Amino acid sequence: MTNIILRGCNGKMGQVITQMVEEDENTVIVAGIDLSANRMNKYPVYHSFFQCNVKADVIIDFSSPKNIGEMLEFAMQKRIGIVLCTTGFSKEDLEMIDRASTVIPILRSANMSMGINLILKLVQEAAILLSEAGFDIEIVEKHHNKKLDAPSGTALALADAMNEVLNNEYGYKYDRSLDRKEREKKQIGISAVRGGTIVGEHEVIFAGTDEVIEIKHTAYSKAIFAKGAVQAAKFLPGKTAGMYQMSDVIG
Ligand SMILES: NC(=O)c1ccc[n+]([C@@H]2O[C@H](COP(=O)([O-])OP(=O)(O)OC[C@H]3O[C@@H](n4cnc5c(N)ncnc54)[C@H](O)[C@@H]3O)[C@@H](O)[C@H]2O)c1
Ligand SMILES: O=C(O)C1=N[C@H](C(=O)O)CCC1
Repeated sequence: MTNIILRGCNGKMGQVITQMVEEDENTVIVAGIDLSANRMNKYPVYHSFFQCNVKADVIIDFSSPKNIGEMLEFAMQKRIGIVLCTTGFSKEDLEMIDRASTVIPILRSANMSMGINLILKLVQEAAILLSEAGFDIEIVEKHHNKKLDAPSGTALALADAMNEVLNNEYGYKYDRSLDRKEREKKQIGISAVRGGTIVGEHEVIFAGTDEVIEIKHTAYSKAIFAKGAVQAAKFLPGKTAGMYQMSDVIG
């Protein structure tokens, strides 16, 4: 049995995870952490980790970057791993997360779906071949109107994955409205659309002369993210300290 503390338990993803874990006989949520108290849960919910002294095997986090230090401290003290699904971290937050990963196992993934984790590899192969052939790379992501961060963590992860195989020579361009010049060659454009209840769409566009190749992922429900997070929560306990990725879980 995997005992989980769920941070962000009263949010949209927190509630999908809560239901999924209830239907899974090998996992249980032993406590929730949330700044808001807008839900009735079957497990105890604390405002912060400072109030929580519940024994667990792993933390799943779908909340916000706020007070990230508090969760890292708790996990290091208890020597338990974190499945970090929150997006929108600052450079300083990411450095703090890296430092904590020298003490505990941390699996950070901006997108827990199997599809996106497959696409991360496909776009790397495409980027190598198509950049050599002179294609420009653009990413368009679309999400619901409640999303706080932009561009999405997934769009940045897709850009980082491609940049990694392009010797990190590409810069990211989020806004062209003030430019009066041609597009730079070694650039990945990233555009964010927000509206309605769109669960999540990511499209990587390779635009060449007279031809365009598009690799697209559409999420039709939040369950695809929850499923990956629960799988990761089962995978992490007992692992040595370090940073892990979804590819370590799903191969
Ligand atoms: N990795 C993935 O696959 C994936 C998928 C979906 C969403 N996300 C990310 O997960 C996060 C949450 O998404 P959501 O749609 O559930 O948002 P949401 O706003 O519906 O829920 C967030 C919940 O976290 C709580 N919260 C915020 N800051 C907190 C803190 N410091 N301590 C405790 N509780 C806190 C809020 O009160 C809220 O209940 C976002 O960063 C989003 O981008 C990641
Ligand atoms: O709904 C969200 O918020 C999502 N956030 C992740 C991101 O920022 O990439 C993954 C998709 C859903």
